[in-house]
Amino acid sequence: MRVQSLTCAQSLTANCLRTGVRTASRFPSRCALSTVAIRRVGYNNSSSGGLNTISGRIGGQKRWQSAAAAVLEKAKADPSELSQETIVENLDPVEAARLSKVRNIGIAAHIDSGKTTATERVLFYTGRINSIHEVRGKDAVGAKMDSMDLEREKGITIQSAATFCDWVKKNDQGEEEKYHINLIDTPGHIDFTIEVERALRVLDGAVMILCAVSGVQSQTITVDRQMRRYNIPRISFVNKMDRMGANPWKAVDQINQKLRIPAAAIQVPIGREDGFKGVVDLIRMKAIYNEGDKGERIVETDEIPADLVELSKEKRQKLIETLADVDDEIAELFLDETEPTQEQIKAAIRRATISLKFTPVVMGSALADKSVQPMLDAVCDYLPNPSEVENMALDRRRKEAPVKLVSYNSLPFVGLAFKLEESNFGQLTYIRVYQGSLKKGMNVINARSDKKVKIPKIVRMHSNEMEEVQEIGAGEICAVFGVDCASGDTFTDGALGYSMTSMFVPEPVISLSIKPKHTKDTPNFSKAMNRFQREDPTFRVHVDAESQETVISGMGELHLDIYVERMRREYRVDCETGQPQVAYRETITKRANFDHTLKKQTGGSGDFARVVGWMEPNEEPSKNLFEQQISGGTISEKFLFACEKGFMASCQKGPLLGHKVLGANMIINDGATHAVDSSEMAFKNATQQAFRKSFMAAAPQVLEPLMKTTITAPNEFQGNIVGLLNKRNAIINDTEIGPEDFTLYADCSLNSMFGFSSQLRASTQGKGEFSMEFSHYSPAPMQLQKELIAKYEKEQRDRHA
Ligand SMILES: Nc1nc2c(ncn2[C@@H]2O[C@H](COP(=O)(O)OP(=O)(O)OP(=O)(O)O)[C@@H](O)[C@H]2O)c(=O)[nH]1
Repeated sequence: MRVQSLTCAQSLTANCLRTGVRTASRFPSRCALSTVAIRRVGYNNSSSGGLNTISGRIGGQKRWQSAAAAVLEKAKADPSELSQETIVENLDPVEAARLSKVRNIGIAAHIDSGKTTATERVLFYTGRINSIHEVRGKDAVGAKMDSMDLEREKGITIQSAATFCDWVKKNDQGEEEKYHINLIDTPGHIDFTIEVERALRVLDGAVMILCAVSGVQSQTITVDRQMRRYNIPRISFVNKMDRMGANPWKAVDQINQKLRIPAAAIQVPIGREDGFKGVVDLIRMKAIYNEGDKGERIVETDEIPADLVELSKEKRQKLIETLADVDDEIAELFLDETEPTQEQIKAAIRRATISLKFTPVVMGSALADKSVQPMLDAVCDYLPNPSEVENMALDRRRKEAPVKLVSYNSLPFVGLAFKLEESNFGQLTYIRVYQGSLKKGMNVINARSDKKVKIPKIVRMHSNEMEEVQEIGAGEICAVFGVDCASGDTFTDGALGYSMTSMFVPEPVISLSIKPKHTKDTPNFSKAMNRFQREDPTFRVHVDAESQETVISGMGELHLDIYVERMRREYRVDCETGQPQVAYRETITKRANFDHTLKKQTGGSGDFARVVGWMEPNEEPSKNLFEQQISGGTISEKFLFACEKGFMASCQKGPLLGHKVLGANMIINDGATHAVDSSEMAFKNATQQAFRKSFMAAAPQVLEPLMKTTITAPNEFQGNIVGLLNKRNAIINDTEIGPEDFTLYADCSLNSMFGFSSQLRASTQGKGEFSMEFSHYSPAPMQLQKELIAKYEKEQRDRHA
């Protein structure tokens, strides 16, 4: 075949040739080196599959062992001295082969795209479950991964659930290869976004599911942003090909245009809607069908249906062209007018996917049990194994110098606790092992607290069930019992002072007051609050000092509703809740000096503290800072510490509305102490009073949360939606108009978005969708500020009347 349209690829390659730059794939040298390592000892891939450490057990490895021993000893003592390549080059070939067959993947998508339904098929086809149950299915059992009653009833995923399975696939030589897949099904709703964040933080790749009818939806755009944040390579699965109006090409175009990732289908559907039967594999040019009750048998044939031969050629060509734009090797073949081989195409897809330059698109229908297995093959073929992903830690013993972690069992252990969950047997901590291996009974050190803990029990999770194991190798995911820690803590075996950065935790934007209806339920209420807070960093609880009300904060109304409901179901506590409130913030906009003396003389010993200094806006609007610049010891260290405490307490409850303070600095540079009457309490109180006075003198402002809002709807409703947004004083940042739908990106204040979903539904005949994500705090309109302040002052007066 002669390649016709070369324009983009030609120009790219010509450019590369001119400048001498090659588009580097992510870890080309490492992959090449590990292959060399495997070949050197004549290791046969197909004998892999054991998941525990097996290094050094095979006799034929003597040569490797002696060559590697020195490197490994050095790596154990100080791996930061060695490059990743040096270690991988010397990797135990058995270990390298084990890793090459591990995939840690997440499934993420817009609400209701079929993540849970697809995961159910994956578990069935890999033999993890014996029968398939549907989300909201008639049998009332519910899907395996929606294990919570509430999830099964509402048909939505609330918590991400982890599982694992083994997938046996044929390689290009027709030999069977077993892959071990750790899989996390994540919720689609934005209110549970922390579940997606923490899953993506520890996964190596993802399957992004799209609906064949709706294509890229508002939440797909959020998920895309999250995947970019953690550099997650992905394959795209266009699901629901059995639905009326299914059109995979629209989804492919939208991935290219809306998400701006080069994407091309590697399959063509055989039939559509009711008549969807299977797919044509464009790389091998074979038709693939599912047979059996649940589509469990895959039948492959060289006979592509006659009406699809031309389309398949055209789409194959499109795939090659798209690859040529992102991959040098294919681009060079283009220049030589040589058709790439199957192996070359597959290798290019893999390179480009792992280096985040491309996403291959597969298609099927999870509900109709069609073409899920080829999606699993694509996971194995194109998503990276743990050793192909760069994971970094900070070496606390070397001024936080960044160090690479190497997925290798024999190195010192480093793992990250990414999720906590209360189970019937105590706290369950999910850990991703990045380096070394984790063994039952081992002592590990929490890098944050420096506390030593023993690992009493290690399990692999299968939704809400677990399987005990003795050891977990590098690059794997497990859960441990009896480890007291916080979500995001790093564990090491003590040999290294490494610490990993945690995931991005968005700020809660909505609060409501809550209390148990019956006082007898208070102990259970507190228990539930403690547990939910520990498990979910976006769920916060505090007691308002004045009203004594418990206030819960979270990512949205649904988020808080779910916790209220869980309290009722899991703890049998009925609660009364107040109206949802926006989490405002307070800040200052100019400098104000203070010289404040607290003096009380009521017979006996009195109170005395004088603080002098100023308040000013912090350059970083999200931070507060306390600084002392005392010279001459006018205030002792002990009392300065009390001043800092006073500052922190004041930041928790601003003078304008009683909301948190952001972006304020307080500097104390002078003061006075009385030999008898001064105390820590006096300095704390004096600081709080000075804070209040100078805050009010520093042109204070109320800030409100602005939300990155994405709205998609059919084109005919564009005018209606712009009208709705104008009424809400939204700032429209961009609009993309497609052939049928448009997508609008706007910044809207959260306050103006209450009730938006029903208005959107009404003005788009139910066809519009939106998703919101916290963006930043911005000054609230003057009128709103005045109203809020007046309301707060009235509440204060009433309370003290
Ligand atoms: N027609 C059709 N319906 C599907 C398909 N896959 C899933 N569904 C249906 O779509 C609905 C949502 O499916 P889920 O699997 O719960 O989707 P999800 O993405 O996990 O949902 P959330 O986690 O709540 O965001 C259910 O009613 C499924 O039966 C499919 O391939 N075809």
